[in-house]
Amino acid sequence: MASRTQNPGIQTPENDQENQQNPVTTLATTPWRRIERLSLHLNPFSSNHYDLSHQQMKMLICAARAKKIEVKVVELSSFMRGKHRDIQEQVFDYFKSRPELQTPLEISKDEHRELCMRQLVGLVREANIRPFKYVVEDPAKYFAIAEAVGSVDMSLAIKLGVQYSLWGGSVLNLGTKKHRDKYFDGIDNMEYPGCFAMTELHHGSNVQGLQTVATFDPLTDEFIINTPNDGAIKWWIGNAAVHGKFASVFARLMLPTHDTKGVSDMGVHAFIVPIRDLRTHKLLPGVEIHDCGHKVGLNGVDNGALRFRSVRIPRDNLLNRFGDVSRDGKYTSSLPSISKRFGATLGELVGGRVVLAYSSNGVLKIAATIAIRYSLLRQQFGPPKQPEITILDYQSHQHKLMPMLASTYAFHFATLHLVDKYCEMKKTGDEESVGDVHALSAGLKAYVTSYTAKSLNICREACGGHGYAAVNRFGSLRNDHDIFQTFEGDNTVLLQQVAIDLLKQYKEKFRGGSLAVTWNYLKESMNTYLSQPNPVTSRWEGEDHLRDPKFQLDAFRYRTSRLLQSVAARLQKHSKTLGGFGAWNRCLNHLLTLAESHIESVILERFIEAVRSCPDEGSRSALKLVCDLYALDRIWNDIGTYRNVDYVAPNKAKAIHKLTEYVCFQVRNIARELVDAFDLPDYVIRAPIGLQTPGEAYSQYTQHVGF
Ligand SMILES: Cc1cc2nc3c(=O)[nH]c(=O)nc-3n(C[C@H](O)[C@H](O)[C@H](O)COP(=O)(O)OP(=O)(O)OC[C@H]3O[C@@H](n4cnc5c(N)ncnc54)[C@H](O)[C@@H]3O)c2cc1C
Repeated sequence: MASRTQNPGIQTPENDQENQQNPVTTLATTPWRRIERLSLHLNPFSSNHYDLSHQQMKMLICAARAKKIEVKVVELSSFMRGKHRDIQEQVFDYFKSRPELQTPLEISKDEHRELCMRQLVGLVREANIRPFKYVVEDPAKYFAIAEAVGSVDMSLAIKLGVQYSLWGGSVLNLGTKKHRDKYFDGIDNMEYPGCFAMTELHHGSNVQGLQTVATFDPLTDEFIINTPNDGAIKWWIGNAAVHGKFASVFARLMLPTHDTKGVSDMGVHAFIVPIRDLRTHKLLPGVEIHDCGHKVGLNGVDNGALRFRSVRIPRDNLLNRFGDVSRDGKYTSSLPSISKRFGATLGELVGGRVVLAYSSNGVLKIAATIAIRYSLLRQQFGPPKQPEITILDYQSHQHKLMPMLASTYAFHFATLHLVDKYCEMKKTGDEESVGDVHALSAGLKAYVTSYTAKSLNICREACGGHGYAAVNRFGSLRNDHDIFQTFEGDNTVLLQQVAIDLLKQYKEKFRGGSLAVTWNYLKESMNTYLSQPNPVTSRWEGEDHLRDPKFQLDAFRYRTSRLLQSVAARLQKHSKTLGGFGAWNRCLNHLLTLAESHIESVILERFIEAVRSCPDEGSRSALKLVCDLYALDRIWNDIGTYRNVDYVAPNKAKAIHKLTEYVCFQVRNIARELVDAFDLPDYVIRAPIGLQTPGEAYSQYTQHVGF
């Protein structure tokens, strides 16, 4: 309790004279003896815990002193800036200039929905930021807008995604010229707010199980849309409850036949169905819509449930890029089978995953910034008769937040890479890159959104009681982001797609086929990594070796290769008795670990490449340190796997642990600069405890409650 009264409140290590004595922050100027003494208290790299020789210990700490990285925030942040930071600034500036469009902390569901609509219409019509144009011309710019509006209100980002990625994207990508000509302008300028109606009450992930039907009526040249039973009610459909005028409805296309069955099922297709009158906004005949109600988060989005009763639409409303019906009821398609058409249809929707992976990391940047800035400001306890220390100087706190900061950096480069690959794929349409982007977007969406969801809880907890105040944002970030793990493909289901892809590559390898670009390493790894671990290198424990990108990447790839090889063998064994489906289920956890391991490798590879290409020396050193933390932390988390196969000998495992904690400690020393380099202005961060000017944090917070 005493510490509470001693706490100077708004003082920070930077501006508090007393705290200039803080042992950790003054490492560079403190005499060696003192460092040694204090390091036992605070430094994870304490010789009490680890049996490094005194000389080694001294060298490392001296190195840390000598290498105290001077991070120039401007240089680092200009390297980090995506190509389209300018448009993000336009978004930020627009909302800064329109404070009445800021979402208040307390707002009813209905008001939130209306505000969200006003935000979107304002952005498009007043700020003249036209997301749909960029969906077509420069998807990377569209993704940048989506990330930026997410920091204003995540409901707005999702409403924007429903309008432009889902409803607009289905018209563009599944339709043909006639659809683009007719709907483009209305979608672009928000005169045609629309929905993407795929999910049904009984089927979400299993899209092939959808039951809504669209039966062709040759007499009137129309399709008749029907919900055959309650299980087929379209559920969770964004923009449906209040604002939508149209929906792209996924339904089984039924063609009349002359046999006893009467109809032939051509598989799932998408159809444009008007749902509300363009002028009066009244529901159209045969369309019944109910509100899905209050949600855990994202209450600015009006999700609804739709039932169709013999709703007639012109034949032209079939989005006919992959399959068409002629006036006389004949079906034509350039693709030979229902499953190929289904694959092509869903393949066109990967943009939604790209945007979620990218925006999820945007959320993580905001949360990590708030938590780290606050942890640098907050002081609790300290050595006897000495000033209190900042909570980020506790080893446990570093352990919670520094690997997370490293992951945020790692995801930044990986998701930018995904955006580039997506844009390239859109340009070339090349088959290899389509497969590549499909697996990469599934894997990164699943991995990044799951990681962010867990981290949001950690950030809240790391800020103690003040993290629980709604004004400090963790509650809304956590609630709004949580569903990122589920929509646009449930994460567990998506990781299985990555595993399927890897197994396909593995099979091809043994048939001598070629491997896709991103997964190229498996080609080598099959030969290099699956031989017995080298008993000499498995004992190497020097810092240079452990920080060598080659060692780190090899370790990641080795793990993936082993998981791949072993799960392939297990699948083969079990399928003899359990069949394909049963064998898959028997090995499911193994398969998910494989997919995650693979994605971690891809992320590391991108991070190493980013370090290599960073032109500014100080920024490069900082990034290298952060990259080392990402790599070593992941290796340490899975050390059991490496030990089990003697890839890492006991002495090396110990050295990895020590170095991980030490690097964590070093990253702590540049944590402020690292979060500042995300370049998120205070009016974007908004949480009083996470503001850039630490002196203002407590005062803004006290003002907020009325002092
Ligand atoms: C807020 C919100 C907005 C949405 N917006 C839209 C929209 O605009 N349009 C639209 O069409 N849909 C929308 N959806 C629906 C969303 O896309 C689905 O919820 C999602 O695809 C998951 O499907 P599901 O809910 O049926 O989950 P399920 O598939 O039933 O999954 C339930 C659980 O089972 C597990 N599971 C399922 N299959 C497997 C498997 N093969 N192996 C292992 N585990 C499995 C999952 O991991 C999950 O934990 C929205 C949903 C929400 C909540």
